[in-house]
Amino acid sequence: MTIEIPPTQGVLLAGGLARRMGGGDKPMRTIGGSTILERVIARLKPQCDGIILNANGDPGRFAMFGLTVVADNVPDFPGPLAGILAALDWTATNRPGVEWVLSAAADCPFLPRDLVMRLHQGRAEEKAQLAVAVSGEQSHPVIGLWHVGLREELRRALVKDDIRKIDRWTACYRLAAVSWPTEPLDPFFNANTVEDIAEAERLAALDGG
Ligand SMILES: Nc1nc2c(ncn2[C@@H]2O[C@H](COP(=O)(O)OP(=O)(O)OP(=O)(O)O)[C@@H](O)[C@H]2O)c(=O)[nH]1
Ligand SMILES: [Mg+2]
Repeated sequence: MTIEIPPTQGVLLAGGLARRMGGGDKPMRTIGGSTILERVIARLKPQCDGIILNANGDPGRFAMFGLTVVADNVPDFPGPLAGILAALDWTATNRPGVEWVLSAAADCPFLPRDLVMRLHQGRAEEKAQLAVAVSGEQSHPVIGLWHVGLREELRRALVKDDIRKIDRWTACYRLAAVSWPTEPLDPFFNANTVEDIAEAERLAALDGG
Protein backbone atom coordinates (compact mmCIF):
# COMPACT_ATOMS: atom_id res chain seq x y z
CA MET A 1 0.00 0.00 0.00
CA THR A 2 1.45 3.35 -1.03
CA ILE A 3 0.11 6.41 0.76
CA GLU A 4 0.89 10.08 0.77
CA ILE A 5 2.63 10.96 4.04
CA PRO A 6 0.66 13.73 5.79
CA PRO A 7 2.40 16.62 7.61
CA THR A 8 3.87 15.21 10.81
CA GLN A 9 5.17 17.17 13.79
CA GLY A 10 8.09 15.48 15.52
CA VAL A 11 8.62 15.54 19.29
CA LEU A 12 11.79 14.37 20.98
CA LEU A 13 11.02 13.20 24.50
CA ALA A 14 13.61 14.31 27.03
CA GLY A 15 11.35 14.93 29.99
CA GLY A 16 12.48 12.01 32.13
CA LEU A 17 14.73 12.05 35.16
CA ALA A 18 17.40 9.62 33.86
CA ARG A 19 17.59 7.90 37.24
CA ARG A 20 19.43 4.84 35.89
CA MET A 21 22.17 7.15 34.62
CA GLY A 22 22.38 9.06 37.88
CA GLY A 23 20.29 12.04 36.69
CA GLY A 24 20.99 14.87 34.27
CA ASP A 25 20.17 15.09 30.57
CA LYS A 26 20.80 11.74 28.85
CA PRO A 27 20.46 13.27 25.36
CA MET A 28 23.42 15.56 26.09
CA ARG A 29 25.78 12.61 26.50
CA THR A 30 28.13 12.17 23.58
CA ILE A 31 28.65 9.18 21.31
CA GLY A 32 31.42 9.25 18.73
CA GLY A 33 31.96 12.96 19.33
CA SER A 34 28.35 14.12 18.90
CA THR A 35 25.56 14.37 21.44
CA ILE A 36 22.79 11.79 21.31
CA LEU A 37 20.37 14.66 20.74
CA GLU A 38 22.30 15.86 17.66
CA ARG A 39 22.09 12.35 16.27
CA VAL A 40 18.36 12.10 16.91
CA ILE A 41 17.72 15.50 15.33
CA ALA A 42 19.80 14.63 12.25
CA ARG A 43 17.85 11.37 11.83
CA LEU A 44 14.39 12.85 12.25
CA LYS A 45 14.63 16.31 10.70
CA PRO A 46 14.34 15.04 7.12
CA GLN A 47 11.33 12.90 8.10
CA CYS A 48 9.22 15.46 10.01
CA ASP A 49 7.60 18.82 9.34
CA GLY A 50 9.35 20.49 12.24
CA ILE A 51 10.67 19.10 15.50
CA ILE A 52 10.09 20.23 19.07
CA LEU A 53 11.84 19.07 22.20
CA ASN A 54 9.86 18.01 25.25
CA ALA A 55 11.90 18.74 28.38
CA ASN A 56 11.34 20.13 31.85
CA GLY A 57 13.32 22.73 33.81
CA ASP A 58 15.39 25.50 32.24
CA PRO A 59 14.93 25.35 28.44
CA GLY A 60 18.07 27.48 27.97
CA ARG A 61 20.31 24.43 28.36
CA PHE A 62 19.11 23.24 24.94
CA ALA A 63 19.43 26.63 23.19
CA MET A 64 22.28 25.40 20.97
CA PHE A 65 19.90 23.03 19.14
CA GLY A 66 17.54 25.81 18.04
CA LEU A 67 14.38 23.82 18.82
CA THR A 68 11.23 25.00 20.55
CA VAL A 69 11.23 23.40 24.01
CA VAL A 70 7.85 22.37 25.39
CA ALA A 71 7.51 21.35 29.04
CA ASP A 72 5.06 18.85 30.50
CA ASN A 73 1.74 20.48 31.36
CA VAL A 74 0.64 17.95 33.97
CA PRO A 75 2.38 17.70 37.36
CA ASP A 76 4.61 15.09 39.02
CA PHE A 77 6.59 13.53 36.14
CA PRO A 78 3.98 10.91 35.32
CA GLY A 79 6.09 9.50 32.47
CA PRO A 80 6.36 9.75 28.70
CA LEU A 81 2.61 10.12 28.14
CA ALA A 82 2.93 13.58 29.71
CA GLY A 83 5.42 14.59 27.05
CA ILE A 84 3.25 13.19 24.29
CA LEU A 85 0.27 15.13 25.62
CA ALA A 86 2.33 18.35 25.76
CA ALA A 87 3.33 17.79 22.13
CA LEU A 88 -0.25 17.10 20.99
CA ASP A 89 -1.42 20.29 22.74
CA TRP A 90 1.43 22.33 21.24
CA THR A 91 0.69 21.02 17.77
CA ALA A 92 -3.05 21.70 18.05
CA THR A 93 -2.29 25.31 19.04
CA ASN A 94 0.70 26.13 16.87
CA ARG A 95 0.39 23.95 13.79
CA PRO A 96 -3.21 24.24 12.61
CA GLY A 97 -3.99 21.56 10.07
CA VAL A 98 -1.25 19.19 11.28
CA GLU A 99 -2.99 16.04 12.51
CA TRP A 100 -0.08 13.75 13.35
CA VAL A 101 2.71 13.76 15.91
CA LEU A 102 5.70 11.45 15.76
CA SER A 103 7.21 10.82 19.18
CA ALA A 104 10.70 9.49 19.75
CA ALA A 105 12.76 9.14 22.89
CA ALA A 106 15.70 11.52 22.78
CA ASP A 107 17.96 8.72 24.08
CA CYS A 108 17.70 6.64 20.85
CA PRO A 109 20.70 7.54 18.66
CA PHE A 110 20.11 5.10 15.79
CA LEU A 111 16.50 5.68 14.73
CA PRO A 112 15.48 4.32 11.29
CA ARG A 113 15.52 6.63 8.29
CA ASP A 114 12.14 5.27 7.20
CA LEU A 115 10.50 5.62 10.64
CA VAL A 116 7.79 8.18 9.82
CA MET A 117 6.94 6.73 6.42
CA ARG A 118 6.53 3.15 7.67
CA LEU A 119 4.56 4.14 10.77
CA HIS A 120 2.15 6.08 8.54
CA GLN A 121 1.85 3.13 6.18
CA GLY A 122 1.11 0.85 9.10
CA ARG A 123 -1.56 3.04 10.65
CA ALA A 124 -3.18 3.63 7.23
CA GLU A 125 -3.34 -0.12 6.55
CA GLU A 126 -4.84 -0.76 10.00
CA LYS A 127 -7.05 2.36 9.86
CA ALA A 128 -5.57 3.24 13.26
CA GLN A 129 -5.10 6.56 15.08
CA LEU A 130 -1.93 5.21 16.67
CA ALA A 131 1.16 3.38 15.48
CA VAL A 132 4.02 2.01 17.54
CA ALA A 133 7.53 0.86 16.61
CA VAL A 134 8.64 -2.74 17.22
CA SER A 135 12.03 -4.42 16.80
CA GLY A 136 12.44 -8.14 17.23
CA GLU A 137 9.92 -9.14 19.89
CA GLN A 138 10.15 -5.79 21.63
CA SER A 139 7.61 -3.00 21.34
CA HIS A 140 8.85 0.59 21.85
CA PRO A 141 5.78 2.49 22.99
CA VAL A 142 7.52 5.87 23.25
CA ILE A 143 8.27 5.72 19.53
CA GLY A 144 5.08 6.14 17.61
CA LEU A 145 2.52 8.17 15.73
CA TRP A 146 -0.33 9.86 17.54
CA HIS A 147 -3.40 11.56 16.10
CA VAL A 148 -3.84 15.07 17.52
CA GLY A 149 -7.55 14.39 17.99
CA LEU A 150 -6.72 11.94 20.80
CA ARG A 151 -5.45 14.60 23.15
CA GLU A 152 -8.50 15.17 25.34
CA GLU A 153 -8.85 11.44 25.90
CA LEU A 154 -5.17 11.25 26.76
CA ARG A 155 -5.47 14.16 29.20
CA ARG A 156 -8.38 12.44 30.95
CA ALA A 157 -6.44 9.19 31.16
CA LEU A 158 -3.42 10.92 32.72
CA VAL A 159 -5.11 13.39 35.03
CA LYS A 160 -8.36 11.66 36.02
CA ASP A 161 -7.66 7.95 35.55
CA ASP A 162 -4.03 8.13 36.67
CA ILE A 163 -2.84 5.96 33.77
CA ARG A 164 0.96 5.95 33.55
CA LYS A 165 1.92 3.11 31.25
CA ILE A 166 1.64 3.86 27.55
CA ASP A 167 0.63 0.28 26.78
CA ARG A 168 -2.25 0.51 29.20
CA TRP A 169 -3.62 3.56 27.43
CA THR A 170 -3.04 2.39 23.87
CA ALA A 171 -4.73 -0.94 24.67
CA CYS A 172 -8.05 0.94 24.44
CA TYR A 173 -7.42 1.79 20.76
CA ARG A 174 -6.72 0.20 17.43
CA LEU A 175 -2.93 0.24 17.27
CA ALA A 176 -0.69 -0.46 14.29
CA ALA A 177 2.54 -2.23 15.29
CA VAL A 178 5.30 -1.71 12.71
CA SER A 179 8.40 -3.87 12.90
CA TRP A 180 12.09 -3.26 12.07
CA PRO A 181 14.93 -5.79 11.98
CA THR A 182 17.48 -5.84 14.81
CA GLU A 183 20.46 -6.57 12.53
CA PRO A 184 23.05 -5.18 12.06
CA LEU A 185 21.81 -3.15 15.05
CA ASP A 186 18.56 -2.47 16.83
CA PRO A 187 17.44 0.96 15.54
CA PHE A 188 15.59 1.53 18.82
CA PHE A 189 18.58 0.91 21.07
CA ASN A 190 18.27 3.47 23.88
CA ALA A 191 20.89 4.62 26.32
CA ASN A 192 19.63 4.20 29.87
CA THR A 193 22.80 3.47 31.83
CA VAL A 194 26.44 4.50 31.72
CA GLU A 195 27.20 1.01 30.31
CA ASP A 196 24.74 1.67 27.49
CA ILE A 197 26.78 4.70 26.45
CA ALA A 198 29.82 2.45 26.01
CA GLU A 199 27.72 0.00 23.99
CA ALA A 200 26.41 2.88 21.86
CA GLU A 201 29.99 3.82 20.97
CA ARG A 202 30.45 0.30 19.56
CA LEU A 203 27.11 0.42 17.70
CA ALA A 204 27.88 3.85 16.23
CA ALA A 205 30.69 2.25 14.25
CA LEU A 206 28.20 -0.26 12.76
CA ASP A 207 25.84 2.60 12.01
CA GLY A 208 28.45 4.45 9.99
CA GLY A 209 30.07 6.49 12.79
N1 LIG B 1 7.78 14.37 29.39
C1 LIG B 1 8.17 13.33 30.11
N2 LIG B 1 8.95 12.41 29.53
C2 LIG B 1 9.37 11.38 30.28
C3 LIG B 1 9.00 11.25 31.63
N3 LIG B 1 9.57 10.10 32.11
C4 LIG B 1 10.26 9.55 31.07
N4 LIG B 1 10.16 10.33 29.97
C5 LIG B 1 10.77 10.12 28.65
O1 LIG B 1 10.38 8.84 28.18
C6 LIG B 1 11.44 8.23 27.44
C7 LIG B 1 11.72 6.85 27.96
O2 LIG B 1 12.01 6.91 29.34
P1 LIG B 1 13.32 6.32 30.01
O3 LIG B 1 14.29 5.82 29.01
O4 LIG B 1 12.89 5.41 31.08
O5 LIG B 1 13.96 7.68 30.58
P2 LIG B 1 14.02 8.24 32.03
O6 LIG B 1 12.68 8.14 32.70
O7 LIG B 1 14.62 9.59 31.91
O8 LIG B 1 15.11 7.29 32.71
P3 LIG B 1 15.01 6.41 34.04
O9 LIG B 1 14.70 7.38 35.14
O10 LIG B 1 16.38 5.81 34.17
O11 LIG B 1 13.91 5.41 33.77
C8 LIG B 1 12.64 9.17 27.56
O12 LIG B 1 12.71 9.87 26.35
C9 LIG B 1 12.28 10.08 28.72
O13 LIG B 1 12.82 11.38 28.58
C10 LIG B 1 8.15 12.26 32.22
O14 LIG B 1 7.75 12.22 33.38
N5 LIG B 1 7.78 13.29 31.40
MG1 LIG C 1 15.19 4.81 27.65
